[in-house]
Amino acid sequence: MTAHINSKEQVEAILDKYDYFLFDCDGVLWLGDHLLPWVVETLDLLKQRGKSIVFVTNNSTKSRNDYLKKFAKLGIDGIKKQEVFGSSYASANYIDKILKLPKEQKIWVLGEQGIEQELSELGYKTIGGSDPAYNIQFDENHPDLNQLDDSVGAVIAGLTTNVNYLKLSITLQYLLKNNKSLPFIATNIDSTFPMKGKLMIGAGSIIETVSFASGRQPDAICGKPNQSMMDSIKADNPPLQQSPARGLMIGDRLNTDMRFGLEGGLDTLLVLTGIESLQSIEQSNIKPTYYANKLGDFYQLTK
Ligand SMILES: O=C(O)[C@H](O)[C@H](O)COP(=O)(O)O
Ligand SMILES: [Mg+2]
Repeated sequence: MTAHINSKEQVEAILDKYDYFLFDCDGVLWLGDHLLPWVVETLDLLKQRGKSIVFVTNNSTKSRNDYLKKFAKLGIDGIKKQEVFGSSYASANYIDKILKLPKEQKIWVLGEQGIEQELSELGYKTIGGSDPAYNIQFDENHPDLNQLDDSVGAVIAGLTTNVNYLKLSITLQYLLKNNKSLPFIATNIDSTFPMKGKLMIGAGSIIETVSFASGRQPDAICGKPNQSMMDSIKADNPPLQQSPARGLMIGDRLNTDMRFGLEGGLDTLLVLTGIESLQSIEQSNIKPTYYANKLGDFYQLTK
């Protein structure tokens, strides 16, 4: 049964029980660039109590460095790069360490600068992505459609708010190339993206377009609930590795955040400021340990 966090005693009990607090970002800390109420105060409270804080986001539009800037801009201070895990970072690591793609090979990106920056940090060259040369009206004679770059060795796809028919069509050509043999990496497959008061198209819905057209499913989906980021977090935090029950995963989506926490052996807290509602909890076979109306309740209930 999922317990509703609505008392000071419950918050204090949670603060005693857990040492590691893993936070999803979109729908928990903020909606777009709109910081949710009492988030800064809640994070400060955890730091005052000596808790370890880690951020785990499926949003691949930003790199870890970009997130450090966003945290600072929103008044969330003192966050270190190694405390931020994003699906763009997880995907770049997959290409480098699991796929072992040679660095001479380029990567076609359907996505934004977060993916490009993380791949570039590992020494890869990318094409597509945020290159403004592709933000144009569709033309069936576009050179990239008719002469694919033979040095492209993989396709990566993630969230982009700058999707167009040309980018989708070039992505499709790479996915069909050489009898559909190029590796197809998805950063995450969230169906929707929470903004203030409405749901927007998520990475998964964009990726589904080229998936359906090519008849291919991604060879790897690197974001939550994939445990690769959890494994990295545990490797950086041995006590959490030894006792995952000392960790609490806080998110707004059942099939990514709550599954990610559950499968990592952590307890879970769902907040209702993003994707899910009380009804979706009741209808789901994924049952969080707790739920709260918003993250900021943690701070408000201790006052
Ligand atoms: O569409 C997406 O990619 C996701 O909705 C979004 O990026 C989720 O980010 P998170 O909630 O994991 O921070
Ligand atoms: Mg979220």
